[in-house]
Amino acid sequence: MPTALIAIDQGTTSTRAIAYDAALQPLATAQQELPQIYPASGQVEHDPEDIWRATVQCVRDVMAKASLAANEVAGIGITNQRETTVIWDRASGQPVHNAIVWQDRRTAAYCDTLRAGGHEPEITAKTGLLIDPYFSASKIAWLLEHVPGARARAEAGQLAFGTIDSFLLWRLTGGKVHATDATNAARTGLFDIGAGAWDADLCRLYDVPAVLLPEVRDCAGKFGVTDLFGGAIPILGIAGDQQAATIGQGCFTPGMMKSTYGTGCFALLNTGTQCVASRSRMLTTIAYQLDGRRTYALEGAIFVAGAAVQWLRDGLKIITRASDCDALAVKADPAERIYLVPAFVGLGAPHWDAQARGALYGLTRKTGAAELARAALEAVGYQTRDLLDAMKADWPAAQDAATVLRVDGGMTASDVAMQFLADILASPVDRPVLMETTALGAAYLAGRAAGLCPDLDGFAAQWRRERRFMPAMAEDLRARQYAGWQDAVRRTLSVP
Ligand SMILES: Nc1ncnc2c1ncn2[C@@H]1O[C@H](COP(=O)(O)OP(=O)(O)O)[C@@H](O)[C@H]1O
Ligand SMILES: O=P(O)(O)OC[C@H](O)CO
Repeated sequence: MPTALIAIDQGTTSTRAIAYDAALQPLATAQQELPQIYPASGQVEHDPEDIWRATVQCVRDVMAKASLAANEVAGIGITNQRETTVIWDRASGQPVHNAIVWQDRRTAAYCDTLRAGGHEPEITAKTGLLIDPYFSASKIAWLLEHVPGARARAEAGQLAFGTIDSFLLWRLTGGKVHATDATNAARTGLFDIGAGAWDADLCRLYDVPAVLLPEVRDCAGKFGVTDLFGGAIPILGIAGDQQAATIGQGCFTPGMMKSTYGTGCFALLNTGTQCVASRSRMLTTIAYQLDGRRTYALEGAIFVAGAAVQWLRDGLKIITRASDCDALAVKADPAERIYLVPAFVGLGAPHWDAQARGALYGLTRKTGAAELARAALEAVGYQTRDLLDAMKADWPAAQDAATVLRVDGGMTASDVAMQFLADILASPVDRPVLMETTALGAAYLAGRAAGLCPDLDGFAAQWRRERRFMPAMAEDLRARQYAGWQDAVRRTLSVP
């Protein structure tokens, strides 16, 4: 009986495959960088063929490294950058255009028009999202409008839309399966997350023919079979990357929360079977759908987390490696109170201010590189506090829940950032042993469908902490520092 599992993690900047044994211990990893295409200011594309080639290569590499034959692999789980939009020809499998990446802002004016038309309340009520270029719907509308002949071909049923999971599934199954999972569907802006179905009114609003859309399934189950790796391997799991990380972190109980600190930061709070509507401009989303039952989450997205450290390294050149940031930050003068509001590409939740730009406050003649480094690390703590406060306002149950925050992502290597996070949240912060939580979540979904892995409780019990950061800041200092941050953000907003 096959016992290995393979997770494909197709992210914004790289594609990874990780092989696991049946106990979900990693066996081998393969990774390829993904070229970024910037056709114009505010536009970000990926070549779907780059994504496809890297995916196939990573799976081949990881099988070779772990000495796995196809008949030893019980299943593949796919997890992916969300919202990124591909449209392809059903007959040839060829994309009609590059993928439009989640960060792409080309549909901002179109979104403004929709908002001015008063459509946001209906969209939010059904999808849990806002009107923003971030989500797939306006990107699909743009492709149908701008690719010659695309609308007619779409209406004739010749084209297929998918987020990256769906495109990979189509290719892996040789064009046999056009499907996605509920977590990815929930990020398109066309999916009614309460009803668990594509919404005909929203499709009309964005002028998207229903025939373009994939079938939506549970996150774990038989999606299809690929025979590209030396034998038949079933594809048994799919989830968007932030939802897969929520699963990988074992956040299955309402009130549990994870936050991933990579380039940006995405925090998801499990709200159980309650689809909590946000009054503070957080997103409501599907955390996972298993056995036909949906579990919901509140989500906060911050666009710049580790990217602020990259700016210190590549822009200001005050550090040579991201890992130098801590050593510099601890030299900062505690009396110097510097705030960096890293609105380099606007501000995400809960402000959603696309026009805001970054700012530094509190500079004196004594401000130096160390204070800047500390401010960059502290900025993620302050922004996470903004998200948590908004979520608590949206869902009072969050206040009573065990408010330990589980963290992952490259930036959690910074002990200084994690300690400050615990201090400013006044909550413990837990860093797990297995940091590749996104891939782990996808592998678990596949392993669950294969009958190899335990149920959610059993899997959650396997989660292991590497380190807990306990809050150690005096309450009055915390209050003063956070008030200073809120003041800095107020001054940074494009419309204060
Ligand atoms: N020791 C560190 N201290 C602070 N930031 C770090 C450290 N190591 C990595 N980072 C930051 O983490 C980010 C990379 O994390 P990763 O999870 O790989 O991101 P992504 O998946 O978005 O590419 C980078 O922005 C980098 O600046
Ligand atoms: O690929 P990542 O890790 O940058 O995640 C991207 C998110 O899914 C976008 O919503």
